[in-house]
Amino acid sequence: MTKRYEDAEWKESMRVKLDVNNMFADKVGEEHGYTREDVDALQDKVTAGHKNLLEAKEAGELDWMKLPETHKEIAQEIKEFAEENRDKYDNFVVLGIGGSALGNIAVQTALNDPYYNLKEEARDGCPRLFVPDNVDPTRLKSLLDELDLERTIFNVISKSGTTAEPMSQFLTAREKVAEELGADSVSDHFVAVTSKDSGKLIEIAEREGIKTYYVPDTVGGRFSVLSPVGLVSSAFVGIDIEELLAGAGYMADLCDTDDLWSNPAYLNSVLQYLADQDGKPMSVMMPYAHVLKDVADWYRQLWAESLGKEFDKEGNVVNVGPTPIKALGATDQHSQAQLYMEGPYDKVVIFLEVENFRGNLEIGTAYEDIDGISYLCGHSFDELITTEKKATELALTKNNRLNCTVKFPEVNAFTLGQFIFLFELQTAMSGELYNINAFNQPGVELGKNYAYGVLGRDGYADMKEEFDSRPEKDEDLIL
Ligand SMILES: O=P(O)(O)OC[C@H]1O[C@H](O)[C@H](O)[C@@H](O)[C@@H]1O
Repeated sequence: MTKRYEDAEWKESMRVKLDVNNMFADKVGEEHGYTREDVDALQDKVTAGHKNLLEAKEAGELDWMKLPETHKEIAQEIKEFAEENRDKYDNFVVLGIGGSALGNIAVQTALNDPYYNLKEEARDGCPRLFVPDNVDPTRLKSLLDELDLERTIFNVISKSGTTAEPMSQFLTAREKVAEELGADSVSDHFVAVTSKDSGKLIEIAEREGIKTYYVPDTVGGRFSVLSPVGLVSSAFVGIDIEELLAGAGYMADLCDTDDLWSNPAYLNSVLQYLADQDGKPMSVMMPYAHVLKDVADWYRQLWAESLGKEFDKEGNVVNVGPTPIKALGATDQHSQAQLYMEGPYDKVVIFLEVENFRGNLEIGTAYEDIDGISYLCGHSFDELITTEKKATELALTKNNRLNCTVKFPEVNAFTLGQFIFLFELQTAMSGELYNINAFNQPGVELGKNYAYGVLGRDGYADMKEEFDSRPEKDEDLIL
């Protein structure tokens, strides 16, 4: 059977597009906007960065770039596994954090019914999805108390196989399953996703006989949503993961050029970089579609961990990195817009706009005689939210505030796949422009190591010592 994403015309009609008009001086004024010459001036850097990325890709150092190709077959296998096993479970629980949870949440909320867990019809035989993500005891206990373990499968995801949060969640879920259903049942209630060669999760999965999928070594957590990290849970909840990969592959092809005027990932990278260099380090992603709210959360990790760095590639201290911020239209018009309109000129707003919403709704009709209310009648909610987006866009532009828009013809697996790849590639190019390593996160280690020391992990005694001898807090400063 041919798939819709094999049809060239359909694909073109579903192309996600970037509109950067309002980043330019003719739209937002000379003081804050850029000229085409400003952008051209970075072409050489982009060309060099493109070459670096391609070389690293060829050398197997950036396997996330290859996922749309390398994971076609794996996706098919995962899909079959999900289809064969799905009806054994009412609940699918992801045990992961950071890159091992944010993408799973984003894909689910973007593509499935907003009240999926509550609506049997929307689930169409698929299990409910829970991603507790955090280790807050109140939240986790409440979830575990709710689940019928007999009808639950836990997907423990940790690329490193050592992260405290998913591993502690796993230990607890495993203990409960073993106690309630018997130790022999563990392999029926868990599926693991981890790296083949590192950490302890692989050892545990092998010991327990847990079905395991692998994250390629050079696919970092925040770049892993298109690997089994994101694909397994998505397949279980009925998402077309092959279409998701096809969308990513389509964007990869569109971005297969170093000419920054034809490559949306590189053009946006350059413009965001110019803005940051220019005293606008706040990067606000503002979807005008509630279903894309968690996509903005996924973007926060991608942008923050990739670009917030102390050292450049030569080891010089640079302390760079824009600050990604998540906002939501129209909700945050009533919360953040005042600041974006009149506060410091330190932000770029990246709007996400949707042309066709899944399911639309007419605004109710009544009170035709009451001014100030009756204008709403006869319109629909997609008109309302999109008009509000366009109105906010114009208002910001008039106030000389930099903004751009990523347009989704509709939100589906194909367009979401495109979006994911677009921003991953944009991030990688930004790493080149800042001349930093966008693929590590050394800064998160120190806090983790103190926690390991305090919790008594072998090899971290010195961290405990350092923690215990931390400076006393002044009592008078605690009030
Ligand atoms: O998948 P894991 O290895 O458990 O990692 C989960 C998360 O943990 C970390 O602290 C990293 O900063 C993140 O980049 C990563 O996504």
